[in-house]
Amino acid sequence: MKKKWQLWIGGKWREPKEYEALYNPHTNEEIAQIGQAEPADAVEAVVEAHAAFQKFRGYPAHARAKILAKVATIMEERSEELAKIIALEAAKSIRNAREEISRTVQTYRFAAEAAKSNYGEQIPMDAAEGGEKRFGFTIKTPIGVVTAITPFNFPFNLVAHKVGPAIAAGNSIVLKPAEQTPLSALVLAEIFKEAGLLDGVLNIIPGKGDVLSEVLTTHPHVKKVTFTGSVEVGHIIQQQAGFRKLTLELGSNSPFIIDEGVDIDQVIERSVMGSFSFNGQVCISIQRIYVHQSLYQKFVEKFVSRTKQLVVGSPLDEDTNITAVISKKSLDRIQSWIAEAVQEGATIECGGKTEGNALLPTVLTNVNRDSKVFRYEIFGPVVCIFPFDTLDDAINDANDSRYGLNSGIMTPSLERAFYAAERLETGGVIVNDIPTYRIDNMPYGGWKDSGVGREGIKYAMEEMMEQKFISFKTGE
Ligand SMILES: NC(=O)c1ccc[n+]([C@@H]2O[C@H](COP(=O)([O-])OP(=O)(O)OC[C@H]3O[C@@H](n4cnc5c(N)ncnc54)[C@H](O)[C@@H]3O)[C@@H](O)[C@H]2O)c1
Ligand SMILES: O=C[C@H](O)CS(=O)(=O)O
Repeated sequence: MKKKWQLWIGGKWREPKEYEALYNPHTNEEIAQIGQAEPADAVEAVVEAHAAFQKFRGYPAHARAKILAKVATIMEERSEELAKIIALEAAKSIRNAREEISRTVQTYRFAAEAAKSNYGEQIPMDAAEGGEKRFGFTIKTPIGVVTAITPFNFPFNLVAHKVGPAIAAGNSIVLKPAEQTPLSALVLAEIFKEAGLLDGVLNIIPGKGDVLSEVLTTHPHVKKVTFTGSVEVGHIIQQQAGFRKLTLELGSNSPFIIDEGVDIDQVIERSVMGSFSFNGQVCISIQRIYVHQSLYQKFVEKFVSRTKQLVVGSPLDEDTNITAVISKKSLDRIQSWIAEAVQEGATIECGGKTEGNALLPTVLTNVNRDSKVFRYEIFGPVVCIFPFDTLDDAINDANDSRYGLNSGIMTPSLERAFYAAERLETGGVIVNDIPTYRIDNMPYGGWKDSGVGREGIKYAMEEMMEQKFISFKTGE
């Protein structure tokens, strides 16, 4: 029998009614038995979080910062073990998994710093007639119970982007991790306990999203819902959460523009990496590359040639680039979208075939703009390349999307870089690098269907606090 993981509620392990087996996506072997929370468990977790918040809200900022800094240190010390958890349950290549842990350590360190930088503002009251002899200022107070629902693809770092700012702000939190990656969340129970976190401030309840989301989005104690995942589920959560504060970090199909005059040899490696890192299962993975007509043929040739060198293999092998996609269901969907695109006119330049549970990195050209691989988020190792004539054409094409998370443009012209940066309809524009670029203290979030709100620790923290204006009358 594999190790059984219970639910972490109120600082204790609780026996669930049921367990489900967790499988390694690469080997199909069972890794562990995961306790499945039911709505009643979610209610208990919210109630415990609410009780803990009454005490935790009084903790000084330096104490919260110390806990978060300790978490970062423990994770750094255990980094190899934690990276292996991601490799096992998400089939992320071990090198990418190590990068994720290293970023997660930084994310908690940013949260520790942010805990000590919660500033309000002084309001110039006498700027208004009737404001004389008054002193006004704002304070920001923790909001209370935050619920977090997270995806499988960055199971440590995207959890850190919710748990870190929630604790930095003085809130308590109930975390429902993705079904595919519960271990990366459950291991946090012992890490936060060792770091000295008050029992009940962090509760971890693996289980099915559709079973738990009603409690997590509508319980009266829940003051803030933060979700990262697909647009489809984001819409459901938005409907349920009503007037509650809400952050939605959703999907995308990131465009990357390669302008005339760019030295192609300088961009191939980054373009391939941005398209196929973690099999394209990255929300800011490059899905559409627009290459200036003058460079198009050469670019496709070199891009395909480099893509064919990517190593498909076990996540635990040091040389592996491409691994199993997260599930058979996902693999089948990606393949069906490719087949449909081909029927609608696309050419497969390479890939399109499977190897075990992996899909060979796939490059498509001549893609019809109505095909799903263009219109929707593929979330797999597939990229479409298009030629363009004018920069306006490329920008218009890039904007022809329901999504708007990150975009990227490579150009030797400063003027054209600014021109594009102002016009691209995305939450982030990455100039002279791929849209897949993210560091953990930058404001991060989407336009259009890619979401609502921003993460990036201090930005997420703002959305996990209430602002209060206070006015003092200081004389007659
Ligand atoms: N913008 C970002 O920062 C960002 C980051 C990572 C991933 N993503 C997006 O996440 C998606 C991939 O992750 P995924 O497959 O885990 O996404 P998903 O939407 O399938 O699942 C995300 C979470 O939602 C839960 N869930 C599923 N159905 C639910 C329901 N009906 N109600 C409430 N919760 C429910 C799941 O259990 C999981 O915890 C992609 O679309 C990707 O772009 C976005
Ligand atoms: O999958 C989307 C993530 O936000 C990508 S990153 O790890 O934050 O770069």
